[in-house]
Amino acid sequence: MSSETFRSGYVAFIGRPNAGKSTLLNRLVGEKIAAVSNKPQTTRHRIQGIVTKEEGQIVFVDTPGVHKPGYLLNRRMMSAVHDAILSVDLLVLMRDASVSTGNGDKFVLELVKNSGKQAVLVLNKIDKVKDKGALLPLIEYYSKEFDFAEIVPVSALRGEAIDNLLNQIIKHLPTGEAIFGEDEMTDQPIRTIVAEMVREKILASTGEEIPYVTAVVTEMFDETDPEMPKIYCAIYVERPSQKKIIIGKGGTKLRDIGMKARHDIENLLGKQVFLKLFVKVVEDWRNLEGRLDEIGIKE
Ligand SMILES: Nc1nc2c(ncn2[C@@H]2O[C@H](COP(=O)(O)OP(=O)(O)OP(=O)(O)O)[C@@H](O)[C@H]2O)c(=O)[nH]1
Repeated sequence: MSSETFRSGYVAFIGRPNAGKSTLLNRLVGEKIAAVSNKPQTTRHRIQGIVTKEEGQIVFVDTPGVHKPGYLLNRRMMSAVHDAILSVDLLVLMRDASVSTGNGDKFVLELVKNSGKQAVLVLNKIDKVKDKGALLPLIEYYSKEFDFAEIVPVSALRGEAIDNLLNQIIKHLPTGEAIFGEDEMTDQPIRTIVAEMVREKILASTGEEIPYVTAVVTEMFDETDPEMPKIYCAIYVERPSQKKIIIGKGGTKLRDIGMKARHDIENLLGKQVFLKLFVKVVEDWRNLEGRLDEIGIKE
């Protein structure tokens, strides 16, 4: 494809928690870089995934779930959503098509309407919708509310219609040269990606009470031995009782989390790593500015 027709730009996902943004990003980029879990509010970093095709390059900015501000942490997450919206060329509104429209969906729709940006509507989880005819009223509703550039039903989980979605997105980006090199998939520091992977394993193996009180920081990434980097991650919790939950009986849970995270990290880096996890109790870390800065959650 000639350079005059190559398109490139920034694209942000917005949607309610649990819509499947991280799952779709992982699908599109083809590597596990965003934390995925079945518990809402797992995405705390604006992780970028980069897809380069013959027709163009898309730089994805993943945003945290849109929700009502509460803790300082949540307020920062909301401002991250607004920043992401202002800095992109195209929005992708992700909607879980298997559930009925609620106030949260209307709130997200308002964000799109007020953004002044063009947007693609993605109706996700169509594998859960037995009667595909049931999608029609949803499509009608959204079309009436906003002039979406495209409406694309997908199943992020099964990887259905993903390539079509990439093409539909590229079509609406400005013409221009690639923003990143072809081999790059993310501009997030490797430390952040590693921490996200550890966090994902914690969420997958602990109960409801843990996700919101946990943060992971990569404290050291030692490449003295380039064949086998040594990685030290701190897991923040708020109370000793939460530390006990994460460590598990005889340390079994933490070992399991470490083994699974190490597996993913080794896959990503293509080499063996030494991974050490520590659990630290820091009371009320979610409201401490210094801790939020250290963890990388920016204003
Ligand atoms: N059945 C089905 N489940 C899906 C699909 N896409 C995502 N899920 C599930 O929905 C849950 C939430 O997915 P995530 O990708 O973590 O959602 P998110 O929108 O990034 O959530 P936040 O990080 O909270 O904003 C997970 O359990 C996924 O496996 C899909 O196409 N079909």
